[in-house]
Amino acid sequence: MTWQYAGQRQNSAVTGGFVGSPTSGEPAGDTHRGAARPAGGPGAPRLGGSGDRLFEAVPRWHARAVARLTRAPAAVRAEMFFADQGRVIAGLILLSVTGSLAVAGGPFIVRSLVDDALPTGKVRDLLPPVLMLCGLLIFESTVLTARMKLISRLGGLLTVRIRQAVNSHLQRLPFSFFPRTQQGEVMTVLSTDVVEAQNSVSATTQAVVCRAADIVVGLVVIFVLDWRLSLAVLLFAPATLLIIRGGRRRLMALTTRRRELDGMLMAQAADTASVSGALHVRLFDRAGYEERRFDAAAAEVLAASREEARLTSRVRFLINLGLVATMMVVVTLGAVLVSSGRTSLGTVAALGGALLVSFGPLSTAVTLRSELASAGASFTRIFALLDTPAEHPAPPSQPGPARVREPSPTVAAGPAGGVRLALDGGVELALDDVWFSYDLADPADRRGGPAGQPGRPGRPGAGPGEAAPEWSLRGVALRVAPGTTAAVVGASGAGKTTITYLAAGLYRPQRGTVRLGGVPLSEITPAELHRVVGVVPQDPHLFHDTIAANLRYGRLDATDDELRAALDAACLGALLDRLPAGLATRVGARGYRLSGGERQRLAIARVLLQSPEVLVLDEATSALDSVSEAAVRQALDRLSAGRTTLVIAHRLSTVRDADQIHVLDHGQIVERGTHETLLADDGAYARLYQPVG
Ligand SMILES: Nc1ncnc2c1ncn2[C@@H]1O[C@H](COP(=O)(O)OP(=O)(O)OP(=O)(O)O)[C@@H](O)[C@H]1O
Repeated sequence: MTWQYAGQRQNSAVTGGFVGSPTSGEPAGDTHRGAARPAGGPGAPRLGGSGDRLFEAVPRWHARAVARLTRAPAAVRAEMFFADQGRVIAGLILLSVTGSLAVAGGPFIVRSLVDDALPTGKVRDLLPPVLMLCGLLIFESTVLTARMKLISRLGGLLTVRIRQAVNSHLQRLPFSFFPRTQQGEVMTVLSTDVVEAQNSVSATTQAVVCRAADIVVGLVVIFVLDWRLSLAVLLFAPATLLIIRGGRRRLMALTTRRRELDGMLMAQAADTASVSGALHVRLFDRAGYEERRFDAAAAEVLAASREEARLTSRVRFLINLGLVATMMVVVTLGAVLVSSGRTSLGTVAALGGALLVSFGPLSTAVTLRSELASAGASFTRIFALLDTPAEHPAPPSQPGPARVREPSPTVAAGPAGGVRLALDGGVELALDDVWFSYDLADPADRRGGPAGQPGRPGRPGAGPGEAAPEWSLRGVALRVAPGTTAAVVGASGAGKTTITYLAAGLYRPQRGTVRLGGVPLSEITPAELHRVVGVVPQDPHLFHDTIAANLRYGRLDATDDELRAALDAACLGALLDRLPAGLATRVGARGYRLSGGERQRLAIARVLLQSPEVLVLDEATSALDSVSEAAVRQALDRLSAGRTTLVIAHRLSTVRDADQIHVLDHGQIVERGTHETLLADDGAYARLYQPVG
């Protein structure tokens, strides 16, 4: 039932991504055809048979119309969200045109009422036109109700589908996307942009169809009623269109600006409303500062929306003025024609009615245009996010010189074509001459410099005219033999956490290889990686859910007894007994209802449940008091027995027993050995150890 976007492979070459590299908005080749298709999505009816070909074509035409009206070429790709809604869209267009045609009957009924029924004064004569008018009104409101029903059905469906596609893509984006993206920006795409985009597809375009049908039908009716009077109308029509055109461009710019400011305001609010944001606002007593910052941004939004409202009302006023002038001319000319017997009073009255009904809503046309323009910007942002290259599952096999691997008895083909690691005999973790730069890990930057061009390994050092990248790891080579423990120590900023990111496959090195059991991580699927590698990060995250749900992140099918056993092993058994709801206790946003040590132990319990062959522990016990640290260490020791373990630690006391200790300095390993040999060498390790020893 999930809508997934499958266009990024084609698009990655065309567009740069979401943040700092807005997409060109151009449809990338056949992307919209290769993109998501309803997989039994909400409300997806079955299409089949030759008669349905028309309904299959309707969404395509509709998407093209939306792209043209919104002036966002990317909007044409929105077809993938409503490709199965041909009947609904055709119904909407039919209802729009039917509504306009029904209105056309009104002026003729009015003419017959004024010219034929009223002069007799007999109820018998009055009744038919009055009943017809009533019938027409009822029919019109029925058509309108049906239209609204279809619009809200289609709108609801589109909102869900676009959100599903965005969310599904977010889950597949590389981790590097998140540190450089403001959370609020993503939220704006999921909220405002999605609503605007769906509205343009479901409602606004229909409104434009309605207006166009109203005008065409209105002009025909006026011409049929009296061609001389219709000439007077046509005389004023171009002036009205000029006013609409004149106001449109300026209004579109204003609307886009106001929406941008609004998005920034929301992003700011999201930042301070996050748990850690709110905590720091209070810790630094910056409530007043945040209020002022918000007020200043809100004032900008207000100024922009006032200017927008001013221009809208000015344009509407001018359009209404044009309409009033047209009416005055029609009435005056009509009076002359009536007095000279060349037309009837009923014709003039009918003409006035036709003008009001068909051209009256013209004043909203200018607002429709600016709504469509901002929907265009929303489409561009949605597709920029969807075009941000996602992490592909490991390719089954890539022939070529880049893939150098000795035949290994420890691997087999995995279920999805990726490599499946054999676990018996243990798994070795190895970093071979690994160079890594965060600057080059950003796909937006990657396009600029050859060092990070996709498919080509980067090289340390910059070419002529390129800014030298900041290398966080420089030629790191380390090997953690199966079943042994290696520790990495070093000063703050040396690159220790970066090693854990690479070992967990969150980032790829620009040069060199990270291997598990001799297999490069690039050939291992995320599922296989999760099966084999467990990570306790520096700042473990807990989801706003129950303790049980947070634990089952480690293993979805774990039983309650297994959860309790894991909690016991991580010294959280006592906490569990204390909590009235036990495993069902909600831990609060980011786990803020637990102490730092409890959060840490819960994260350890989660990895205990995962029971991976390779463990990566980044300061895993740093937040624990000495009593629980000893207990957790015991649990971890039991867990790491026979498993490959990489420990990142500042507390040198925690790495004494490691089989091998690597000392990292400015991204380079400068020493390695056991605790004793390193101390005896009296080098960097001894200097690190001294202050705490
Ligand atoms: N997302 C990022 N973007 C750019 N640079 C980063 C990013 N994360 C870390 N760095 C930089 O990479 C270098 C290594 O950082 P890392 O977090 O690996 O150090 P560390 O040894 O774990 O430090 P600490 O012990 O203080 O946590 C630092 O210079 C840091 O500023």
